[in-house]
Amino acid sequence: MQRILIKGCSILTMKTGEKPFVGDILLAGQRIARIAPSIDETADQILDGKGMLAMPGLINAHNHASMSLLRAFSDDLKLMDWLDKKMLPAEARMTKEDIYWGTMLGSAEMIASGTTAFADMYVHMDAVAEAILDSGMRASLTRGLVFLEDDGGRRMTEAMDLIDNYSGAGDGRITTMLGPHAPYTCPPEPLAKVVQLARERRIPIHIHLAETREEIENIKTKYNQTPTEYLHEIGLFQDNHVLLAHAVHLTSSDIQLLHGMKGGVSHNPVSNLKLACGIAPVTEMIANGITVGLGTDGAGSATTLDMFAEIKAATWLQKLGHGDPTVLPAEQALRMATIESAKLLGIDHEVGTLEAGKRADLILLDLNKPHLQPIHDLHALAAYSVTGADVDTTIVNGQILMRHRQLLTMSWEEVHTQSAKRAARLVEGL
Ligand SMILES: N[C@@H](CCSC[C@H]1O[C@@H](n2cnc3c(=O)[nH]cnc32)[C@H](O)[C@@H]1O)C(=O)O
Ligand SMILES: [Zn+2]
Repeated sequence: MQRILIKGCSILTMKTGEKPFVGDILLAGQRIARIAPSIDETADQILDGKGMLAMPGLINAHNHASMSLLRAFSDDLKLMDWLDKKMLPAEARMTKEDIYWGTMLGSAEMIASGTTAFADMYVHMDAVAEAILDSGMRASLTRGLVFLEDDGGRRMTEAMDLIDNYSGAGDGRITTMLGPHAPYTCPPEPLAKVVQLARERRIPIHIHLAETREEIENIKTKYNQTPTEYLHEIGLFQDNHVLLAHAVHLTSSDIQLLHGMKGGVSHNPVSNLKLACGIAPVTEMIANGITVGLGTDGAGSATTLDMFAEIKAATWLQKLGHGDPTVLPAEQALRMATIESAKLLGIDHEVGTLEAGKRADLILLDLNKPHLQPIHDLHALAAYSVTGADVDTTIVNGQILMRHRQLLTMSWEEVHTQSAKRAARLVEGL
């Protein structure tokens, strides 16, 4: 079993109430073996942690990784125009190979900015899964289901094939969910069927909810309900583990409906800011016992998959929205990007904090930089000063995916060439 010893780093375990300290971390195989002020044991590889901050790898709870191919292609549009006029036509051209290289591009960015796991909803998910097996990342994968043009039969078959073929693959790095896309693309009958199937087979669900005012109006016109009421009436929150993306526009009675739900909400503040969706009621949801993690959404809208940008945006938006800088402090924002997101993916028993027995998913941040000195409060520094570019080393399941900013599981040159070529073809004439 490969043993890696990280010596003399500052450590944020993200365990509740645990103060930062300086120490050593021993990894054995896929897991964390020990964390202590000093560990004198032999190892196959010793990483010098001096001047570094170790923390759990960040977990991106809502992404469409292959949309990295559509980064900075179509911006400054309304969500529905962006989706209908730009994204869907470009996506219609995507082949399996495009999706593979798009996911590799997204993975390269995530690994390089400290993300070790993500939840993804897209198409050709077998290609996404193959990219994850190759990149070494951890992911919860979902075939997006829309039921507008047809009965969605082909999509359902693909969704179940993904679940049957890839759940647990890559030494448990891949998990799966069922992904009805959103209330406005899933009418009651097929949605109820998906919910029923998910309940019977105990499969978690990943769905977009209440992202824009247009969605609220649209669902009100169709069903005379809020999107949350619509999902509640179908029984989504009774027994299923549900990952809700966005949840920007919730009434206080919507929040009551979500109280006690299994799973929770991926808050995606950069995407919400950029598309002018609104400020999600994060503080209110947390006060009502709802788990809130953090995600980016696809790079097609967010334009970046840097979770450190989401941490900043999440806390700043709550402070601004409440006119109160004490709201959503640094440590809580970091928890949202780690252990709270892990809960949403249903993997908090394995990752999300640094502790012996958990999977070895962690990052080393290089603090030897002007914008990261001096060191007073490591939580504040990590939340407010660090950017993704400060990540020096990224480890998933005990495997080093990036060391001194060199990607080790892929050839960046190849990812660069493939993604540039394919992206150009996807957007030609659009
Ligand atoms: N369009 C696919 C199924 C959906 S996959 C996930 C979809 O989510 C879309 N998407 C990405 N970001 C957002 C968002 O913020 N809100 C709603 N949809 C999004 C994305 O363009 C992609 O089409 C099909 O016809 O089979
Ligand atoms: Zn999305």
